[in-house]
Amino acid sequence: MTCDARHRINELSSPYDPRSPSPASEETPHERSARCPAAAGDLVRSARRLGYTGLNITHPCKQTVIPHLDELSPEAARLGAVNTVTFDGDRAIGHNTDWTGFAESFARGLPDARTRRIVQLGAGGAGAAVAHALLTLGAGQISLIDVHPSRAQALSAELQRRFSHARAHAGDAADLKELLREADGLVNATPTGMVAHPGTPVPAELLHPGLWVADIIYRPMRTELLAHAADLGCRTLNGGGMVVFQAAHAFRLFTGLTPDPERMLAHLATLVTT
Ligand SMILES: NC(=O)c1ccc[n+]([C@@H]2O[C@H](COP(=O)([O-])OP(=O)(O)OC[C@H]3O[C@@H](n4cnc5c(N)ncnc54)[C@H](O)[C@@H]3O)[C@@H](O)[C@H]2O)c1
Ligand SMILES: O=C(O)[C@]1(O)C[C@@H](O)[C@@H](O)[C@H](O)C1
Repeated sequence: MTCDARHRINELSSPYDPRSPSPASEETPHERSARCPAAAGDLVRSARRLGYTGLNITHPCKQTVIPHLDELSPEAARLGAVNTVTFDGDRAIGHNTDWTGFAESFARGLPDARTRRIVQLGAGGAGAAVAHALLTLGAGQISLIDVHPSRAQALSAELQRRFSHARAHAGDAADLKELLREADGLVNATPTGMVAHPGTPVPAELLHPGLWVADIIYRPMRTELLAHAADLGCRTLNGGGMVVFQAAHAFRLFTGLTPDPERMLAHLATLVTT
């Protein structure tokens, strides 16, 4: 449920906090993102009342929406994050298709990649889904690094509990060079590299041709990190597959129909051209 979707529902039903100091259209992005988490429950209730079949949820509401739901799929409960809500009569049910979306994209885009040791940057909502997908697909060990070390530690403890102690650990940014030297692959699950947050989370000199490099950012498709990696001859995977497959899986939950991912991938390529 994006803030934009929220605005649309707001226009239709005006269920929103009447004490809000400024109309939604005048909010700064900062005010909007601060208001979104608190508003998640109102939005879910409004959407149900208006007859919506379901919603997609995005940052920063993937966790805060949970207390407003009646039920979670087993995987959404394990991950503690919801990106898709469906309505079944009066019940709002939370699902997570981010992890299945990444798993399908990875299996398809890097089918025979070695996954003995993986370094993952970013232990936020998407990072939790990506690490769960990689370990479910059989990765040996994931080292998690986040600019907020407590997030990497919390996610690693959660993964150790869910999988096994040896398969996840919180790494230190100072050890990145060493970790990458030993790794088969690198995943970027941080916002660094997005159009709005340009740059690369890993200096180019730490990459080496033996690594595969995946980025879950899809705007742009070719992030600075992927460009450096491709220049070195690394195999790369962009975020387009994850965004298409998470959407395809959500569409199946909404409609019971299986969409054509090839058509979706082709359409995405016309929408995101860089
Ligand atoms: N392709 C897809 O379908 C898809 C799905 C979900 C999210 N995303 C993208 O993934 C990115 C992350 O989304 P999120 O919801 O997890 O955000 P989030 O804010 O929940 O988590 C991002 C994490 O990255 C950390 N971080 C930021 N910069 C860092 C750096 N340079 N090095 C190490 N850690 C760093 C932050 O501290 C935070 O913990 C966004 O760009 C989002 O658009 C893509
Ligand atoms: O691009 C993202 O950040 C999204 O979080 C991706 C996916 O989880 C969608 O279901 C969300 O609506 C948006």
